[in-house]
Amino acid sequence: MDGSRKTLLFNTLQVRSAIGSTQRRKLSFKNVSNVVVQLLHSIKYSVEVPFSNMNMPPNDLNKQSSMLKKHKMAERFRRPFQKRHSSLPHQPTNRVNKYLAQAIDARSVDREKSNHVNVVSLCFRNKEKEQQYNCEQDVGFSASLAMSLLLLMFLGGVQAVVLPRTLILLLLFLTAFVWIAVVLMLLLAVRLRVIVWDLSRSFLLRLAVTVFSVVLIYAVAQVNVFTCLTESPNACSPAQLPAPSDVTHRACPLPQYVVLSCIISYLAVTVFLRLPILVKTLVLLAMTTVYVMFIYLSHAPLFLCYDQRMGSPVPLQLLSVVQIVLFLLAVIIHGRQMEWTARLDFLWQCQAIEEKQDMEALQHSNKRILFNLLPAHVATHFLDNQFRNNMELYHQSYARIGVMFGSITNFHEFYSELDGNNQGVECLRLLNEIIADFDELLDEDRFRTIDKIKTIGSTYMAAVGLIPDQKIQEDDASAIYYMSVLAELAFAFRERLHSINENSYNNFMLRIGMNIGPVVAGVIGARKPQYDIWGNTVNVASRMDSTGLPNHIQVTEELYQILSRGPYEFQCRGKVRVKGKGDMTTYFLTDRKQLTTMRIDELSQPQNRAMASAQSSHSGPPGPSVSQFGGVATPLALVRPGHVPRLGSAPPLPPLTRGRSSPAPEQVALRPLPPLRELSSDAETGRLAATPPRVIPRGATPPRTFTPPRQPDDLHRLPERSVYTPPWARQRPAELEDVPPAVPPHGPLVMAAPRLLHTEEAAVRSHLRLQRRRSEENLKQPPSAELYAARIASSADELSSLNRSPSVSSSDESYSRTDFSRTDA
Ligand SMILES: Nc1ncnc2c1ncn2[C@@H]1O[C@H](COP(=O)(O)OP(=O)(O)OP(=O)(O)O)[C@@H](O)[C@H]1O
Repeated sequence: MDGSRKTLLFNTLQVRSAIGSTQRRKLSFKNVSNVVVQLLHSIKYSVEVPFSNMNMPPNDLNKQSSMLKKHKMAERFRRPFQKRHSSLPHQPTNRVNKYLAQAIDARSVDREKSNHVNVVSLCFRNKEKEQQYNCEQDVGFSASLAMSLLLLMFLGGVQAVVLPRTLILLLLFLTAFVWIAVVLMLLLAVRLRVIVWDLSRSFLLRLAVTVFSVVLIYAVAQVNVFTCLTESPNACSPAQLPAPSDVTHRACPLPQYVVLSCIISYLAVTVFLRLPILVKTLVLLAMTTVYVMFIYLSHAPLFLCYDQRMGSPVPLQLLSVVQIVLFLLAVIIHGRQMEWTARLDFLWQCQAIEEKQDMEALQHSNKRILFNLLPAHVATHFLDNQFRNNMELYHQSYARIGVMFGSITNFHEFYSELDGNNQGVECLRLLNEIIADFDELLDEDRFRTIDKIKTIGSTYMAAVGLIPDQKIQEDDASAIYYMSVLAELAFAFRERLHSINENSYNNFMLRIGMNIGPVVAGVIGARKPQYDIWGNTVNVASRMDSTGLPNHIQVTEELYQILSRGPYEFQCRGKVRVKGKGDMTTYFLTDRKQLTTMRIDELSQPQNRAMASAQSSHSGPPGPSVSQFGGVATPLALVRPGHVPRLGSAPPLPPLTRGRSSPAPEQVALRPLPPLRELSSDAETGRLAATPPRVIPRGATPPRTFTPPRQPDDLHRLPERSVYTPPWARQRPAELEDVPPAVPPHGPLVMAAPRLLHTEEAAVRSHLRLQRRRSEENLKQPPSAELYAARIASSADELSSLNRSPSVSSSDESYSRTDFSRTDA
C-alpha cells in the first residue's frame, strides 16, 4: 500500500485538535478513539496518576496540562457565580458529539470520490489500487447468480403464459437455466469444501460468467420479438379483432409484454453488483440498441397494429423506446451508486487495515518502552488496569529481597570534560557500554529472577525476588538459591568489567555491596514514573557498597549466614562503621567454592548431594557438565540442580552447622566445579576436563592443590565480546606509541602482561583506538592466565590492606555516584 494513498484519502479529513488546539490534525478512527479515551480520562480521573496518560501523544500532554491549569484557575474564580450547567460547551459528551459530527462531515463522499476515482469510469486513479479492488473476492457473486436464476424463471413463466411458446424459447431457457445452475453448484461445492477451485476468485472469470449469463437471460427475454407473428396492416382495425380460436401461439396481441420482458432482462444486469459500471453500461446499451432496432425496423407493424386497434394517441413504439431508455438510465445510475459504495467500502477497509497495523505497531512500541521502563509484572499491572483502577499508588511489600549495589569506583578518574572527548560524551559512551553490558547479562536465563532497579551515576542497582511468582520464600533453600543468583550476577559483573578493562586498557574497579531483607517496591511520579524499592534493606545494601573496597563484594552478616551454606567462600572483614547503623560485622564474598574443597557435611546437603550424584552418573566422556542454565555447571546449578526452581517444593536444608565432623563411610563421586579463578590455556582446560571423576572417601580432606579450569564456556565467550577502547588517547598518547611506555594505565595488569608491550602491537592498538566501538570487532585471544593472576594478586593486596584502611561510611559517597568528578574510592 503506498504512502500517497493515505495522504490522498485523508487530506480532506482535517479537523481541529481534540483539546482545543488550533493546530489541524488528520481525523481518523485512531484520532477519534484517542479523543474519546482522553475525554473518558478527563471525566474519570481528577488527579494525575502514573500511566494515566499513556495513550496521549507528547504534544497533547503539554497542551492538555496547560489547558487543565487554565481551566482550573478560571474555575476557581468563576465558581461562585456560575450555575451548574454553565460549562456546557466543555462537557465531554458535547465535545464527542462535535467531533463525531465533524468526522461524518469530513468523510464527504463527493470529496473522496473526486480524489480517488475517475468520475466517468469509477476506476481508481491508482492502478495498483484498482487491481487490488478487482482481485478482491466478490462475496455476493453467488447471491447475484441465484437472483438472476430467479429472474430467468420469472421470465420463462411470463413467456410461457403470455407470449409465443416456441421451441427456441424452450431451448434458450433450458440453456440459461442449466448454465446458471451449474455455476451456482460449483460455487456451492467450494463453500462445502468439496472442490477447491473457486471461479469467483478470478476477476476475469467472474466477468465472463456474468456477461454470458446476462446475454442468455436477455436472449430468453427477446426471443419473442423474433418469433412474434406480424399481422398485415389491414387486419389491424378494431372491428376485425381476431376470434380467440384464430389466435395462434405465435401471435403477440399485447406488445407491452415484449417491453416488460426487456426490462426484466435489464434487471438481470443490476443484480450483479460488482460488475464494473463500464461493462454494465456497455451491455445495457447494446441490449437497448438491439431492442430499439427490432421495434423500429423488424416489428414495427406489431406496434402499429396495436395502436390502430386501441386508437392510442401516442404511438406505442415511441412510448416503449422512452420507457426502455428511462429504465436504462435508472439502471446505470443505480449501478454507479452501487459501485461507488463498494469502492468506498474498499477504501475504508484498506484505511482501517492500515490504521490497525499502525496502531498495533504503536502499541507494540509503547509496550516495549513500558517493559523497558518497569519490571514485567509491574508493566503488566499498569497495562491491565490502566482504565480500571489506576487511581491507586502501585506498591508491593516484600518480606525478603536480595539487593545489590555495584559501583565502578574509579570512573570519576576516567571521566573528564575535554575537547578531545567531546566534553565528556565519549566517557559517557563508555559508561553506557559498561552498563549496557551489565544489562545484557540480565537477559541471560540464569539471571531472569533479577530485576534491574536503576543506575545512579556509575552505580548499578539490582534486586532479586521481586517477581511475584519468584519471591524468596521463608525456607533457607529458597534464600540460598536466590541469593546465589545475585552472587553469580556479582561475579558476572566482575568478569564483564574485567573483559572491558582488557579491551579498553582501563582499570575500572567494581565494588559491590549486597544485603537481604524486607523492602517496599512501588512506582512513583505522574511524569516519567519510576519503579524503585525502599527500606532499611536498601539503605544497608547501599552502605555495603559505599563502605566496601574496590574489586570486593561486601555482604552483611545476615546474607553471609545464608550464602555461606551455598557454594561460596567468604572472608570476614570485621567491624565496619556504617552511618546510621553503628558498627556492623561484614564479610567479603571472595570466590566460588569448589566441590573438591567442600566439606563432607556441605556435600551431604540435599542440593549438593543431588549435584554430586548427577555428576557421578554422567556417563559420557568427562568434560564440563552442562547445567540447567545451558552452560557449564556453576555453583548455581549446584544450589538447585536439575529443575527450574519452584521454591515452595525445595527440600529443607539442615540447620546451619559449620562443624566438620560427620564421618559417615559414604563415598561421593566428585567433579571439580569451575571456580572464579581462571586458566586461559585451552590445552590445560582440556586436560583438566578430561580428568575422570575421583572418588573421595567421606571425611577425607580433598587435595587443595588442584585448580580446575574456569568455565570453559565463559572463557570462549569472552574473546567474542566487543572491544572497548576510548576513541581518544586519554593519557599520554605520545607515550603510548613508544616502545617501553606502551602501557595500559593500570599497574598490576601491565606488570603481569609484558607481552602486550611490543612496539608493533602498541602501534596497531593506538590506531584501532581511534576506530573501535562496541560490537565492531571481536577479541580473538582468550584472556591470559597472567592477567587473572595479576587481578587476583591485586585483590589479595587490597584485602591485605583492608586492616589499614579506615572503613567509615560517608554520605558523600552517594553523591559521588552521579558526580564523576568526585573521588569515592
Ligand atoms: N531506592 C534507593 N535508590 C538508590 N539509593 C538508595 C535507595 N534507598 C536508599 N539509598 C541509598 O542508601 C544510602 C543510605 O540511605 P540512608 O537513608 O540510610 O542514609 P541517608 O542519610 O539518607 O544517606 P546519605 O547520608 O548517604 O545521604 C543513601 O546513600 C541512599 O542514597
